Amino acid sequence: MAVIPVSLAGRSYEVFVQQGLLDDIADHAAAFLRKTTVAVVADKNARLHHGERIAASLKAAGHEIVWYDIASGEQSKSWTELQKLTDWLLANNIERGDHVLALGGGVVGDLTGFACSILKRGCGFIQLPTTLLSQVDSSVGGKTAINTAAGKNLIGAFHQPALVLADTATLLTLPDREMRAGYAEVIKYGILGDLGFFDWCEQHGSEVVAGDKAALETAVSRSVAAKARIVAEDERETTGTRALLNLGHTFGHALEAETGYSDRLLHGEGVALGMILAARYSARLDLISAEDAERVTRAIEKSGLPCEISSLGLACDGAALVDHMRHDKKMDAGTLPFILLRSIGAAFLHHDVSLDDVAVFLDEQLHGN
Ligand SMILES: NC(=O)c1ccc[n+]([C@@H]2O[C@H](COP(=O)([O-])OP(=O)(O)OC[C@H]3O[C@@H](n4cnc5c(N)ncnc54)[C@H](O)[C@@H]3O)[C@@H](O)[C@H]2O)c1
Ligand SMILES: O=C(O)C(=O)C[C@@H](O)[C@H](O)[C@H](O)COP(=O)(O)O
Ligand SMILES: [Zn+2]
Repeated sequence: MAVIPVSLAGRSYEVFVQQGLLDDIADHAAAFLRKTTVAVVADKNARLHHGERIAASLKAAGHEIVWYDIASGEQSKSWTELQKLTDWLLANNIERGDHVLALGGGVVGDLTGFACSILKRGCGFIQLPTTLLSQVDSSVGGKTAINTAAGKNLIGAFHQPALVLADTATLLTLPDREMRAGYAEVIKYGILGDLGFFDWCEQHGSEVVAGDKAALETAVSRSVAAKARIVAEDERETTGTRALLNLGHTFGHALEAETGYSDRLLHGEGVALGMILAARYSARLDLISAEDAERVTRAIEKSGLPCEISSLGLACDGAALVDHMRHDKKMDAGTLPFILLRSIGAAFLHHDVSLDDVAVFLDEQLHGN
């Protein structure tokens, strides 16, 4: 089993990565489950496939479970769902010292984490990520949020989990499209900061997406280790280091907003397209070669992710996408820093990008030039 520490002084915790972890959840989480009753907030599909394993382990250890089901999809990261969930947690007498279990992907993790950050000004929670994306990214680092009409993750808090149990066996039931979407956040770590890992992804990405056990465990462990290093250095995204994890997201979140946070474009698909746009825009500014931008595109395309925004059939122009970007949390006194590439494996924050030029670039991309 890989055990990866996230070192944050009084808020430090560990991420366990192994196939079958949920079968022994009562043992792994014992230190945090101080009451007989355990509250589990669960994505409906994750519960359907993996709820029984959790129930069996907790019941054998003398616990009773109260379940709260969350509907699948991005729409659940909303004020309405947040209010319903916090009301339910209050009705179940969750106290500050309790730990709520969040079973599911990034949607359940982000919503539950945010609810726990404000419940009685903060109670504990444990992440039980069941998608590739949530195992490699969203369950680690303490970003929690809901979406609003103005944009993605605009209301939220930093609230670290007490423990993360990434059972890679849960990924065996994940639909192929969701595996591919999660893979976008895996290859992201290579593109932004680790050429060796990018090379590994070029070689083994197809195995990861196909669910190969060894490839998956390597991909999850190396991704979590990369994220843990960055989060330990810049927990609240104040120095610029953590902002690098946003590679592809300025473009990606704008595409998600334009497609209405719907099934038309999953978060990971938006990130994949966004990373390709960031690489191509870096080449447009002569920061990297056109060949390197093409190499990033081919590596992403190889895993079956979308690569061209012209194929999304968007009715908008580049200026409309830039308008979504004006709500980005990285906006600072009217300017928006962009995460661009100096080379594959070396991302940086560019503070002098013209949004008008980005709009022209996006118009070209939307028309397939
Ligand atoms: N907090 C962070 O640092 C962070 C990082 C990356 C992404 N995110 C957020 O995460 C969200 C996306 O997360 P996601 O990609 O996990 O999507 P998701 O939570 O919507 O889950 C994807 C789909 O998989 C299903 N599912 C979950 N586990 C399953 C399983 N084991 N078997 C079968 N089906 C299963 C769900 O029902 C859903 O339909 C976005 O809202 C994004 O903004 C947050
Ligand atoms: O953990 C981070 O920091 C990230 O940026 C990870 C991203 O993959 C994730 O999608 C995050 O929620 C985006 O952050 P946001 O601050 O742009 O909402
Ligand atoms: Zn993301």
